Amino acid sequence: MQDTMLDGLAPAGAFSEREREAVYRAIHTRRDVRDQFLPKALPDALLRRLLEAAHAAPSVGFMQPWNFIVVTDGKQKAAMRAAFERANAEATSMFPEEKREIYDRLKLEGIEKAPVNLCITCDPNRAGPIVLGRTHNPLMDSYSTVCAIQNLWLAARAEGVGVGWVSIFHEEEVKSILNIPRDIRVIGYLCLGFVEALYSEPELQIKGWRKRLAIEDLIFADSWGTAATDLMEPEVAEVRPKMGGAD
Ligand SMILES: Cc1cc2c(cc1C)N(C[C@H](O)[C@H](O)[C@H](O)COP(=O)(O)O)c1[nH]c(=O)[nH]c(=O)c1N2
Repeated sequence: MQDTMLDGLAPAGAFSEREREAVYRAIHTRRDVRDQFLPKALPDALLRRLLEAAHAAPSVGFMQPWNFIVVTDGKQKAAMRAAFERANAEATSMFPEEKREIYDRLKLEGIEKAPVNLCITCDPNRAGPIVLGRTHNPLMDSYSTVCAIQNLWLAARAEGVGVGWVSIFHEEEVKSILNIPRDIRVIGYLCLGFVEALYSEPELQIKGWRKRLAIEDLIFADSWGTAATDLMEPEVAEVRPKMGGAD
């Protein structure tokens, strides 16, 4: 153990059954929230925990390219909502006619209802021009920032906080409202607030927009298109986490 500690290694076996259940429960019951936010402030300590979860995410070359703009000011939120409304009016016309009616009925943001909004950005210059792991794919810093968002989203589920991702904006408008420098990219804009209820399935599925795909059609073995038959066996598929628990 002494040597192990000198190496910087710490023991890392599987979690206990209860801990595993909790992790899978957060993953499988996390939802995108548009309308269920309660009008209750998020305590600073809780918000700080969520941001620390985000900051613990993996990042290419450990560049940690993210920043977090916490938006609570009513005027800023109103400006963001107006930016959404403009972009959403354009979005409607992009869908085929038969989908437009249902699109118009969907609620796609909770900007003003959520007590906290959070803009997550990516600074491509954070670690200099040549970044370990980004040398052959410049998008890796954006992917890293998305990992931070997912960490926050799962931690929020465990805290009883709902998160809704809003992406129907012109990036330049977001940058102008939030005073974001030119060379910084906007990766995500989230709405956060306590929730008492969440949909049991994606709201887009419940409202008839699109269904969850069968996982069996998505897993390949060794090369594209070859079904991974070992993973399709009923006894393998039956290993599901328990999702009960206190709320
Ligand atoms: C990158 C990105 C961007 C968006 C989203 C998600 C992600 C990952 N989602 C939420 C999305 O609709 C939702 O995740 C799926 O419908 C699946 O539902 P659950 O997240 O499982 O509830 C989303 N939802 C919405 O109402 N307005 C939006 O602009 C967006 N934008």
